[in-house]
Amino acid sequence: MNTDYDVILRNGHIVLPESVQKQDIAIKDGKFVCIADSISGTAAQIEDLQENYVFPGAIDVHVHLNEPGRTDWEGFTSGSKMLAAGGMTTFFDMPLNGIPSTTTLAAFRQKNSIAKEKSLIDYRLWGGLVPGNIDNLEVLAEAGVIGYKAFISESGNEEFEAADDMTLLEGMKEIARLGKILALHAESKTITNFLVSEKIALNKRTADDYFASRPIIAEVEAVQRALYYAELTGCSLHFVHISSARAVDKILEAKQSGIDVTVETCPHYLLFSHQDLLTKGAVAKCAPPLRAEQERQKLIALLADNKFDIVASDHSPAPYSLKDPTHHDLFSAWGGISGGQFTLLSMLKLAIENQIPFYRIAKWTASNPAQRFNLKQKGMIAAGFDADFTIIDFERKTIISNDNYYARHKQSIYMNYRFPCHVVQTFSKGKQVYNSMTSDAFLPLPDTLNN
Ligand SMILES: NC(=O)N[C@H]1NC(=O)NC1=O
Ligand SMILES: [Zn+2]
Ligand SMILES: [Zn+2]
Repeated sequence: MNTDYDVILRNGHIVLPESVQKQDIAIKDGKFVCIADSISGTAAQIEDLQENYVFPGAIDVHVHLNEPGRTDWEGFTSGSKMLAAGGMTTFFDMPLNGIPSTTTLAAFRQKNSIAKEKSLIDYRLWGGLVPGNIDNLEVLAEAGVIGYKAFISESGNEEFEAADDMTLLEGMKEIARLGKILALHAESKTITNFLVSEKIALNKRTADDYFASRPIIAEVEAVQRALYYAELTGCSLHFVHISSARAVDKILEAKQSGIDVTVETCPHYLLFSHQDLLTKGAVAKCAPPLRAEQERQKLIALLADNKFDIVASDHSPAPYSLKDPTHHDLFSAWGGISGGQFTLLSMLKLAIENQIPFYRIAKWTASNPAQRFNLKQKGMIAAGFDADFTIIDFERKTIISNDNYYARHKQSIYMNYRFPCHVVQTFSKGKQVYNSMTSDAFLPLPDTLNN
């Protein structure tokens, strides 16, 4: 059939870069081609959105899908479905938790071929910066890594070694030369190892002990040191999962002085606190740890004040045995929050509770990630951009259960959590990849999706 467009969406509230407008959207060949008050013309599919909201597909810059090597923990099939069900249309996979780590060209190629075959949505891969692999950074850039990730503390994963100061300095110099971005897990290895070994020596392994072993000061020290190194080397930085107001202050100060730096936080630092580790156990263990309630309130205030650049999930799942809630040794449990499906829903809950405009949520989840990492066709509902979007119904709530959480392992801090809205459909490059109304919610994609 010869039509003007592939899809026309009518009667939706469209989340545009600076406002929300009641407009129609037309899509052709996987791109938005027209956003206007009223679009006439023919289309193969015309949908009445019935006052639902259309958000740009979220770009999750921070997920661990663990394939190859630990596919039983997650994997590209289950992980990308879970993300699509939450309104994500692109994700960046971290270089660790799979085996091998993405620190060599061979590992990049291996993971990329698996992801290309299996992912339901678009993706990019992070490379790793670890001691001894600086000579690999250039070929990884040529192969297409989105940037590099390094740990300043131990990673919790023996296949991915923390970067010592010399590795950081040499790596930053090289990454600056390559014009790329270094993402940092910023906690001081010296401070955390010192405090952890004190606890372990006394066999103190409770939730409070774990919390005390990774204080805010460990984050602030690592952030400050990395900012000095960035000043010295000219390297662009992205701080992942920042969990304290003091660390944000340091980053904002550096930004004002001209350092090229961005700051990410995760929904779990905004929705949960140390109290959840005390009551729910290992499902609430992450690093940095969930903070005290008053710190959570400070982070929400910073968010409302538009101080974060990006919100990402840090989805880091593990099998049940490593997150067993009856197991009281919080040091040996896996550190990582399973919740990659809930970044956009979490932000919408926070938006409603704190009077944050929806277009700003779209900045933190879509347009800022796209701009920071140079995805030129993505992150906005605008003519010429990839038709990546998700439809949200604010008349319908979502209660998280085994049936509507699509991660491979269901145990999660979000189990039974209530969100004030519902993801109805997700489209990636103009094709529906998720529809909560159909029994088989995920739809097959053309082979071209990740080309
Ligand atoms: N290895 C890994 O996934 N680590 C992540 N988990 C977490 O809680 N913080 C992290 O950096
Ligand atoms: Zn981390
Ligand atoms: Zn992570």
